[in-house]
Amino acid sequence: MSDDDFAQRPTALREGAFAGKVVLVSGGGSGIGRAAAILFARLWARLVLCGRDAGKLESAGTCLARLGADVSTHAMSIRSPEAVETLFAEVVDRHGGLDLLVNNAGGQFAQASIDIRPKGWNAVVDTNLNGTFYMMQAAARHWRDVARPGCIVNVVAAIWRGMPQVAHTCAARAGVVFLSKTVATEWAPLNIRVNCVAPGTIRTEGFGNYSREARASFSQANPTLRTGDAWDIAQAIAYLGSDTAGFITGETLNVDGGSQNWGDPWFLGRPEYFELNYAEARLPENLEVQVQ
Ligand SMILES: CCCCCCCCC/C=C/C(=O)SCCNC(=O)CCNC(=O)[C@H](O)C(C)(C)COP(=O)(O)OP(=O)(O)OC[C@H]1O[C@@H](n2cnc3c(N)ncnc32)[C@H](O)[C@@H]1OP(=O)(O)O
Ligand SMILES: NC(=O)C1=CN([C@@H]2O[C@H](COP(=O)(O)OP(=O)(O)OC[C@H]3O[C@@H](n4cnc5c(N)ncnc54)[C@H](OP(=O)(O)O)[C@@H]3O)[C@@H](O)[C@H]2O)C=CC1
Repeated sequence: MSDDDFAQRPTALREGAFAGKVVLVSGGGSGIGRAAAILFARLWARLVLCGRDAGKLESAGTCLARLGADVSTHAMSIRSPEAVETLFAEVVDRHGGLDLLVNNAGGQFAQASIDIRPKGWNAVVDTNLNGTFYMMQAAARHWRDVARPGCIVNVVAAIWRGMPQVAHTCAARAGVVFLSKTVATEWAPLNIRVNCVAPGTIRTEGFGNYSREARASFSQANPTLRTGDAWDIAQAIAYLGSDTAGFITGETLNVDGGSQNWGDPWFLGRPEYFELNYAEARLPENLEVQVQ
């Protein structure tokens, strides 16, 4: 899918649904974050994008400006609490405040958990769990201090059956889901809603980090036998972030083609141990049945 596709794809959300609102999308320079930013621009939001790569952000910013959005871009890493603090100061300065935070930035590398080194484990947990928390806390403090309602949508993953070969990200995302449930209650008196969207396998630039074999397993990792696309996730983010979802908090919305129920994704390819061969399988004596 391209920017032009996302600029035209039908959406269930009402035009103007985010008029006058400021929406911050982390990782908004590519993939799901970029598609979400395009959708928010179409719904008349003002946009703030952050990510590490200034070039990606600039390209996304140009696209959003073409759609008529007021947009600012901020190159930073969510892993730095100081950089997060600076980002929020810049947002308040530039846009006067914030209404919705979309924590989409994240990623991982595929490796057997038995081989993951401390530095790699820490890099993934620092990005996906700690960085997400720094952003959530900074947003909540902002809303508390200015006595305005707020809303957070965290992009996690469909982790419900575990995620072999990316244990670090599975652990981090599980942390975010339960962090979200916790602060949804703690921050309710501040009029802040907190929800998650859990994507299954979604075709994005991020797929380029995985082998052909892994990508083939992603496309058959749910009962629909296909991958989703960034627009599927963008719409779920916008729904949970909109006033329409005002009675939803502490929830996780799976957008996964049913992968929580069935599917067999492998980030490094399927180990031989899991190759099933029903034709040659030997059944215990008492399970042998005569088929007429
Ligand atoms: C059931 C249904 C399911 C449904 C759910 C299924 C999900 C389906 C598919 C999911 C797809 C996506 O998420 S798509 C989105 C994916 N996008 C990405 O993942 C982007 C790439 N990832 C990142 O940039 C990540 O943020 C991250 C890996 C943490 C990079 O952080 P850093 O920049 O700090 O990393 P580096 O400095 O490069 O590396 C830090 C250390 O990490 C380790 N490390 C890094 N890359 C490594 C690698 N390829 N192999 C081994 N180790 C590595 C090393 O120890 C490094 O230290 P040294 O040894 O000293 O170098
Ligand atoms: N595609 C899929 O199948 C799935 C994706 N997800 C998750 O959805 C989110 C979006 O992924 P997707 O769009 O597919 O892939 P992308 O790789 O395109 O998006 C990840 C984004 O996160 C940003 N990012 C990564 N680390 C940092 C950091 N430390 N500070 C700030 N920004 C950072 C990247 O920007 P930059 O490089 O500029 O820093 C990039 O824009 C990720 O959290 C991903 O793990 C979850 C389940 C499935």
